[in-house]
Amino acid sequence: MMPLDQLRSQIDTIDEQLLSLLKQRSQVIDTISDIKGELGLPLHCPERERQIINSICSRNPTLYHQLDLICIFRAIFNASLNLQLLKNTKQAG
Ligand SMILES: O=C(O)C(=O)C[C@]1(C(=O)O)C=C[C@@H](O)C=C1
Repeated sequence: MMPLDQLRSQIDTIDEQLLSLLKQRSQVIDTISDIKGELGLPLHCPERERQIINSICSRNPTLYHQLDLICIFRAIFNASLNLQLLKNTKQAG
């Protein structure tokens, strides 16, 4: 195999792991959504998002630029918020 093919195969394996972790994260978000619905808590929690971003940025073990890492996590938060909004809208309707 060409070195590029080998590296892409490595990326495919890592992407599978990322997908599995995102699956786990989305399942936890789903449960958080139920709890927030029961307790009437706001779905959006900017303070919690800030805590996570601060914790990640203070370490940034990746080679990615800090701003790009923030964008990745912001996209995850948005997806999580959408998931919670969809679920709560369905339950309310
Ligand atoms: O911790 C929460 O309250 C969540 O809803 C989870 C989460 C996240 O994806 O980490 C999602 C949306 C909130 O704005 C903050 C954090």
